[in-house]
Amino acid sequence: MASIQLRQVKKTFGPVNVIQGIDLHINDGEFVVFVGPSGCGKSTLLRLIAGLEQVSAGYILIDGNDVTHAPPYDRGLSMVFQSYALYPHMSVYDNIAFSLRTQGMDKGSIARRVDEAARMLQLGDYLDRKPKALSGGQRQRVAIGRAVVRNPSAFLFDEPLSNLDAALRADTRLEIARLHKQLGSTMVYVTHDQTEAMTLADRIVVLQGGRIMQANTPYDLYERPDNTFVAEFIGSPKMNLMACAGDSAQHLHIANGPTLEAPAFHCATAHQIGIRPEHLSLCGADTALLQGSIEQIEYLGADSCLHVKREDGSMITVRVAGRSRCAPGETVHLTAALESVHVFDVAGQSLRR
Ligand SMILES: Nc1ncnc2c1ncn2[C@@H]1O[C@H](COP(=O)(O)OP(=O)(O)OP(=O)(O)O)[C@@H](O)[C@H]1O
Repeated sequence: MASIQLRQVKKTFGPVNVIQGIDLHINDGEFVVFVGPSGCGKSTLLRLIAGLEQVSAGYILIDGNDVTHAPPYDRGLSMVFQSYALYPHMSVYDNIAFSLRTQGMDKGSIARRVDEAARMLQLGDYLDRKPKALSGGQRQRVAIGRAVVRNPSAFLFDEPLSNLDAALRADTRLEIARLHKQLGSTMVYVTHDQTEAMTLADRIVVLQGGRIMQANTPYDLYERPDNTFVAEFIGSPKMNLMACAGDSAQHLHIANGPTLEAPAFHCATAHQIGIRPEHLSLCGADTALLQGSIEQIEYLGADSCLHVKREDGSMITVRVAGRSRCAPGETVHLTAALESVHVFDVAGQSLRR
């Protein structure tokens, strides 16, 4: 197990600054997930930690030791790739044992480690098979097993579940969570998938343009986003943002809506309010924060999304439980508890006190 520290890490590819000065301390045993839009630098950052790319500036420390210029094999890390990267001509056993054999470990110790990993990952029945005779989920478990037997100080996962279908993804996600609990290892994980990020992470790092927009627990990112980027990126359907103005007497004036008293925010520089779709609910006209007419209803089974057009033409999304009794074209009035309202300034920064 190990801590991983990034200090002012930068990476350029030719003229392009892909990683723009990242400071991050990953604690021993922590599960950290990197998320962000395509091209934000998630994989590059993971590959810099692995030593598969060289930093252009800054330092990387593992357990306090400077490994900035150390080759991958000297960092004590194991990486699991989206593509599994198994040897097709070798059995599952030999794939898992491969790195131990190259280290010169004795046969008995190898057998013990492979058996233990196979038991942990429920691969015991498949040890004699070749990768092509396995499902995608089983192949990824072999790739994880190969990482586990090396007893690394930390695991690095690069979108390991992306090639799996939805059901296998959910199962393998649970296995990774179990593995983390069982091994207590430091894990750094890149994904596009919000559910993976929210369910696996002790801490999510949201990246945009090679910078950290916010690094915090799933709960805090969801409940207390620092900026509109994180507010819109975390949560699906995304948070509704609407124009507002504020004053120094703690009032928020919602465009085409009422004025609220909002002592929890620095209201004077308010520019937008944010309300998540699930925090809006239907109400009577006298208590409404917002109103509009329903353009479309999406029925999702457990809940429905109402897409509502406001008087100024802007769209907002409302999530209601089960099947909505509303109909397209209907005018609806909406309210939200003040505790669920977010307020941002013109630069998109949260104005929470
Ligand atoms: N070897 C390379 N040479 C030049 N540019 C690169 C190289 N590797 C990555 N890039 C660029 O760096 C940026 C970040 O890439 P990276 O793969 O880290 O993004 P990502 O956030 O993981 O994206 P995705 O979610 O699409 O996989 C992209 O614009 C990419 O084109």
